[in-house]
Amino acid sequence: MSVQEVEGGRFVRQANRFTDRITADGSSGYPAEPGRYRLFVSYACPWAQRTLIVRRLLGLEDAISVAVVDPIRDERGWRFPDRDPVTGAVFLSELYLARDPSFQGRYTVPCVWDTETGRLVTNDFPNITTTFETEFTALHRPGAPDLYPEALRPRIDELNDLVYRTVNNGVYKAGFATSQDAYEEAFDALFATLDQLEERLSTSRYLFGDDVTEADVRLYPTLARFDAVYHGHFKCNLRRIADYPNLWGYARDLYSIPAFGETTNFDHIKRHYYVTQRNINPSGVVPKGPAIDWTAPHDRNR
Ligand SMILES: N[C@@H](CCC(=O)N[C@@H](CS)C(=O)NCC(=O)O)C(=O)O
Repeated sequence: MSVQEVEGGRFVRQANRFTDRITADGSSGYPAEPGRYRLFVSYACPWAQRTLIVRRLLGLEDAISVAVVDPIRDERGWRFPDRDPVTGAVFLSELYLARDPSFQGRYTVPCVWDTETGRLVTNDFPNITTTFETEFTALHRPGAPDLYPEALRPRIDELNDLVYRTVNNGVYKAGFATSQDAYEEAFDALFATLDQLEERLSTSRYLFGDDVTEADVRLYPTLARFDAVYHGHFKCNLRRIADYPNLWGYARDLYSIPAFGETTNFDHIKRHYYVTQRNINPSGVVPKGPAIDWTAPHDRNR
């Protein structure tokens, strides 16, 4: 986290720098072809987990390869536990600087690399999942869900916007605030939205009825990290997710789906936030708890 990202005590996320698009018809210069693209992720990163969930739900594992970075990051940015066998990179920065030697921003995950041209295509995280959903349809597994149904898109986009501002990014705004006002503003907005979602999930299994959509994919990674990290480390401690009957049941319901559960790595999540973010946790000590049972039965399929 660089200092420039806190303005007047408020956390401001950097704009995504590379925004080329992969398209089904190849009109963008990046056709959606099997085996061509490599997705770079951290299991710790909520924005990256979205892309892993969607890749798995849609059965794109063979079409799009994945490289996972080490959860601990220093001032050189993300690095691979071993040299990435496809690109030969040791640090993620090498991919960014290959694309633009003058790049001065943060080297972020998730990002997508084109093995054909040897170029970084995009680090524009909101568009990576929707690209998998809408441009890779020819490569989806038979019977893959429609995570972004055309008729629901305006409503999904509207909810995603609120969830992004107040929940997904809201926890960061609370955690990285360096003024009391900025922290409390983010805190209040976060819990107001969680209360609203708790109510919504009292009558609906998922955010848009009985089928998982892009809205659930975006909310889940924040819920998965909440009690283990955001509640303490980011001071989002009015309530835990485990204190909300519907949100907690919903989170466990999603966790029981392999695309969600098997992409949730609590070890990487905890070590990344507590060890890497020394501005908030100078000792780097990682808490042992909390004891929460993600596999406890839920009654969401009632
Ligand atoms: N691309 C977005 C979101 C992705 C993002 O923030 N990823 C984090 C991990 S959760 C990251 O890679 N940070 C690298 C760094 O701060 O050096 C951004 O630039 O803010």
